[in-house]
Amino acid sequence: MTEPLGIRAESLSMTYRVPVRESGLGAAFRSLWRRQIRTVTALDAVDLQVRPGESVGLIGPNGAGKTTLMKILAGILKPTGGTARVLDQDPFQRRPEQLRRIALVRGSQPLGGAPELTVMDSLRYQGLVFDVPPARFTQNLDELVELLGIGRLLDRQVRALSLGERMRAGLAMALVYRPQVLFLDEPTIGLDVSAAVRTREFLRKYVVHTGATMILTSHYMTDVAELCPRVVLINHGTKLYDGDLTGLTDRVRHDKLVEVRLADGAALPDGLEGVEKNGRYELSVARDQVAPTIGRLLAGATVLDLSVREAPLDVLMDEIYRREPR
Ligand SMILES: Nc1ncnc2c1ncn2[C@@H]1O[C@H](COP(=O)(O)OP(=O)(O)OP(=O)(O)O)[C@@H](O)[C@H]1O
Repeated sequence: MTEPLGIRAESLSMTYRVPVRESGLGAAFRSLWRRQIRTVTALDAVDLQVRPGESVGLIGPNGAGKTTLMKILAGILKPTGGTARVLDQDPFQRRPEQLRRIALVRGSQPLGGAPELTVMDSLRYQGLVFDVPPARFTQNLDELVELLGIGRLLDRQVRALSLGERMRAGLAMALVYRPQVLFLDEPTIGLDVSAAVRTREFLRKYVVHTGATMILTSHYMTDVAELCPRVVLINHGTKLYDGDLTGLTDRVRHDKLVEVRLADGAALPDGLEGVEKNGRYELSVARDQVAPTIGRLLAGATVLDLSVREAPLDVLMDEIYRREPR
C-alpha cells in the first residue's frame, strides 16, 4: 500500500554537468569557445521510503551522494531522473505550505540570513517568513530556548557567534516553525565534544516530542548510532544497505574485543593470543567463543580487570568503506 506521508524516492538519479578545463591561460582562452563538459553521476536510481516519525542515518564515504539526496528531498535540487515525494508532495515544486513543513540544516552553514541581525531578530524574521502565528511562535521559541540553552545568545549578532553557537541558533531557526520533516547534513561537524553531546540530546528530544521524521548524514558514527535506528549506506550514488547498524557492522566483524589486565604482568594462559597495550591484553574473539575464553582466562590467571566490547564503530565503518572501490 502507498504510504501517504513520510518520504518516498523512486529510482532517484542525479547527474551533474561539470565543465572540464586544463590549467593555464591558454586553456582558459580556448575554453571560451570550446567548452568541454563531463558528467558526474551523483545518484543512480536510488529507492528510499521513510515512514512518518522515523529517524534514518544516511551514511557513506566522501562524495557518495548523501548531500545530493538530501538536497533533492529538501526541494533544493531537481533530480535528473526518478521521483521524490515528501509529505505526499514533489519537493521541487517548493510550494509554501510544503516548505513550512520541512527544514534542511547544514552543519557547515547552519545559519543563513543577515549576519548583522541579532539571533532574536533572525528568529522573528523566520517566524514571519514561515507564517508562524504569534502565540505559536512564542511557545515554540520558549521550548527551543530551553532545549537548546540559547537564552544568552538571543541578543547577540549572528556574525559574532562561535561555530557551536551558530549550530544551536541554526537549529532554532530551522525548528521555530515546527517542521514535520528534518534533513540534517552533518549537524555536529566541528563541534566540541560537549556541544556534540548536547546537540544529539536536543535532536533526540525534539523528534520524540514532535514526532518529526528525520534524515541525518554524519561522518561521526556516534551521531548515527545514537539517533538513527535505521541506516542507509550509499556509495557512488547507489544504495548498498538499508537496515539497522548492527546488521551492517556484522557484515565485516564477527568478533568481540576482550580486554583483560592480569596480576603481576603475567602472560596470557596457553592457547590464548592477544595484543599487549599499556599492561593490558586485547583479544579478538569470535562472538560464540567469548564465554569460553573468559572461562579460560579466569581459570589460568589472576584477572584484575576484564571488559568485553564491540570493535569501535569508526574502525568498522572504515572496513565497510574500504570494501567499496573508490
Ligand atoms: N554542484 C555540483 N557540481 C558538480 N558535481 C557535484 C556537485 N555537487 C556534488 N557533486 C559531485 O557529486 C558527487 C556526490 O556529491 P555529494 O556532495 O552528494 O556527496 P556526499 O556524500 O555528500 O559527500 P561528503 O561526505 O564529502 O559531503 C561527488 O562526486 C561530487 O563531486
